[in-house]
Amino acid sequence: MPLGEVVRDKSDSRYCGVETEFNDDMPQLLALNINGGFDFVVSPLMDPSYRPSLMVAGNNGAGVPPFAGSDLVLSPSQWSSHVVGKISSWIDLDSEDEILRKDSEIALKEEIAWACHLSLQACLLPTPKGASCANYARCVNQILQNLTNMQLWLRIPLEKSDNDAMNGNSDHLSGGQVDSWETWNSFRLLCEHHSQLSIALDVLSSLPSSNSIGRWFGESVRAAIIHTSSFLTNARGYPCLSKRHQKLLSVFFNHSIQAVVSGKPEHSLPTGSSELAVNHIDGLQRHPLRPYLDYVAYLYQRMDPLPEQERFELGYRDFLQSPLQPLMDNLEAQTYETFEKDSAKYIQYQRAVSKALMDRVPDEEASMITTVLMVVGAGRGPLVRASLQAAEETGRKLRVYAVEKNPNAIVTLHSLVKLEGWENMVTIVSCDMRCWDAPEKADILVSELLGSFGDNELSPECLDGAQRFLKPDGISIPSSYTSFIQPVTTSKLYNDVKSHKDLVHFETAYVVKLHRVARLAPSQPVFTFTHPEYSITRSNQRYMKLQFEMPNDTGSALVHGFAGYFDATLYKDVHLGIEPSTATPNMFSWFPIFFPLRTPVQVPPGSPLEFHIWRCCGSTKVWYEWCVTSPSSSPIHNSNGRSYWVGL
Ligand SMILES: C[S@@+](CC[C@H](N)C(=O)[O-])C[C@H]1O[C@@H](n2cnc3c(N)ncnc32)[C@H](O)[C@@H]1O
Repeated sequence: MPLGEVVRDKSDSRYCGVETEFNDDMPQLLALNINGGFDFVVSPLMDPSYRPSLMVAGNNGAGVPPFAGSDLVLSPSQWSSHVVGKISSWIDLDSEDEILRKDSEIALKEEIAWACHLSLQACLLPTPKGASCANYARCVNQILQNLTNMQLWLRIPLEKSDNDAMNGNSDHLSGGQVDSWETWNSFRLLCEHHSQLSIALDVLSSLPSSNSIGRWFGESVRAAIIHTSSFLTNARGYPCLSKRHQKLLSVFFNHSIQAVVSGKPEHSLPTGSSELAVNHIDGLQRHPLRPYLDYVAYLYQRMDPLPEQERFELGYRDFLQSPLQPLMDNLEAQTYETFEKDSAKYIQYQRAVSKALMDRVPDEEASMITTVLMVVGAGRGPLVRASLQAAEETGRKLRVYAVEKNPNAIVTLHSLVKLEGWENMVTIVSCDMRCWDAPEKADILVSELLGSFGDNELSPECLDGAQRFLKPDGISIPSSYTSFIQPVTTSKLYNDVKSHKDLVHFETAYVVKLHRVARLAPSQPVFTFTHPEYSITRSNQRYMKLQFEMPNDTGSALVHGFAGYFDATLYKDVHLGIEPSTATPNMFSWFPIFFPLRTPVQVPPGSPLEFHIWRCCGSTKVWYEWCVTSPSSSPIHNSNGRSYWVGL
């Protein structure tokens, strides 16, 4: 029974599982737990007393491993929808004891093979027992090579000792201190980031610092196993979670992570409570963990419904897209339509134009002076409309030129002007702004040629061409824009890029609605462009070296790449942007940009991350090159724009 019908995504986090002991009567085990309200069980498939070596000795090699019933005891859909296989927890593939090690290897392979035979969606792998997990990872890696659909969830306790956080030094980990992320990282590196290897986090009663927990949001966490011992008791005697646990669970839900309740009931409900009364009336045995499930469901249901914009963007979450090339290509009607729905963007432009008009023309001259405003890159006309509305709002007279190089958009512009009766005010110019011979000079030049990284759709080059027809004291809207960048953990995007199995995709920047990411340090400004720009040494080439410091209590983290944003000053205090700390509310025209790294870089605590990025300009294209030089050096990505460039 799903946790609730909150208006959210139809994600896996609606389902809640329960961890069980081994039971050789699988149908009974399933019935008890499903009737008890859980959606699936995480159950051992094999009798825990089984050891392959004993079996061989005892049965002359002819024995059958003691699985929980035959595959026929449940229907195929019951197996696949309601059972996650729990691999025997005695398994220790890095044990000093050779017999145990060999037994472990045989049992692991048998259990996974059986789980595959049953078409289970996932198996829970036991937590690595010691600091070294090379042989465990080797065996899992072998299995992963031939695994078709099943996910392997490596069980990792969510723990990191605080002293280490204070010291900010990974060397202290050797002194008996723990950071379970290190275990996970070592395991997944050994398995080469395999996309079917993911994590089930054991949520314990005490939680590490928020920064340290934040790392997991960029990792492939599939399940959160919440122990009954992590629950507190509320005033009425019922289980509840601390505020920090509650917050954590809502982030898990938001990341499609499934909850699994584990452990023995630790709360004896008050006698006479309605729960017990219900049990009595039904004559049914209520599931002993039901109060825990009810509490998890309560947390799920109490989450706010997703705002309309986020619901619209659901399908784009962590989905890599190639950035637009509006200069080299002609945008399609659909793309213009999406832009035009973004009223937040046009409201900001209208405010900026209004302010510029009022600064340009004093009130007393408003009826005498006609301001010349040119929209360069007018598309299908929304900035023309916003400018005319600004003129009306401020009582200023306006003559507008709408310059657009896309002949298809020009068709729509003509019909718009006719439809709105703007013929006396608006002149349409079908031309590339870089070579238009304007009949007069403009007071105000309005453009929106911005990409997710500000300058990546070649606004600087286009506006350099257009400023010829701006009066010397004329205003450009935007007057400037700055790109921003920050390091991120995002194993999903890294694996998606990697799946192309080529260099080109690792040297391409993508537009992507970031969701399952850990933002490891605050973003920093990268390149700024100002318009108009009359300096004789003007160049649109740029280079920036940045140092990022992760908070000390984060622990180590893996950087899969860099998330980029922009912020534009349209005019004076009117800005527009997507940099997370200052983003324009409710604006959806731009998703962030993502610059991947060919090999993810591990950053130890206290160690700065040094990043370099270049904006390079050639006669026919503009491109970025980027690299990391500390704590270790990456190759320089996209040398000479060999993989990714923007056409001039
Ligand atoms: C991002 S769109 C914005 C369109 C419109 N202003 C809006 O807000 O919906 C940029 C527009 O600029 C046009 N454009 C890009 N470079 C141009 C150039 N050099 N000369 C004229 N138009 C250009 C593109 O064809 C496209 O229509």
